[in-house]
Amino acid sequence: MVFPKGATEMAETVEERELEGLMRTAREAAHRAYAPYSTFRVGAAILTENGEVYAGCNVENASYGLAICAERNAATTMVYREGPEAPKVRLVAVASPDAAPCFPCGACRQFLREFGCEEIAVESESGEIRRLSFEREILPNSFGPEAL
Ligand SMILES: O=c1ccn([C@H]2C[C@H](O)[C@@H](CO)O2)c(=O)[nH]1
Ligand SMILES: [Zn+2]
Repeated sequence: MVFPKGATEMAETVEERELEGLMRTAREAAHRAYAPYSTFRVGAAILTENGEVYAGCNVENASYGLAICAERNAATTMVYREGPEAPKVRLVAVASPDAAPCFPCGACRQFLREFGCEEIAVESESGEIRRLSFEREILPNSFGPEAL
């Protein structure tokens, strides 16, 4: 994915109401988390450029390092459902009842970069939704498939 200057501004804006719905899906996903070790529950909801939504929660393991984050879980579900020609990721909403705001970890940022993610939305403690440009605020100067 090439990120020309101002690409985020040029992209069609996801309306507030759609974003609220996506965040609700992320919140619901967080309540399905399997997180007995950290007790830190996270949910993520991906909105694709085609308007499809894929959600995921974090899944931990007795071998602690094998935990998978909600964001990557949602992304692998997207690929499974869509096939190898997975669509571009328009926006990913991330929610946690255990911490706010919950920003995606570095591994998830790179994982979502693969699918051209344009925006991340997180919730503040007061429930206000904050939108972040992926290119400018989440993973600037990133490495991607075009480099290979
Ligand atoms: O954005 C985040 C941050 C953390 N976690 C998970 C990983 C682990 O299961 C738990 C504590 O780090 O939260 C996510 O799923 N997404
Ligand atoms: Zn992560």
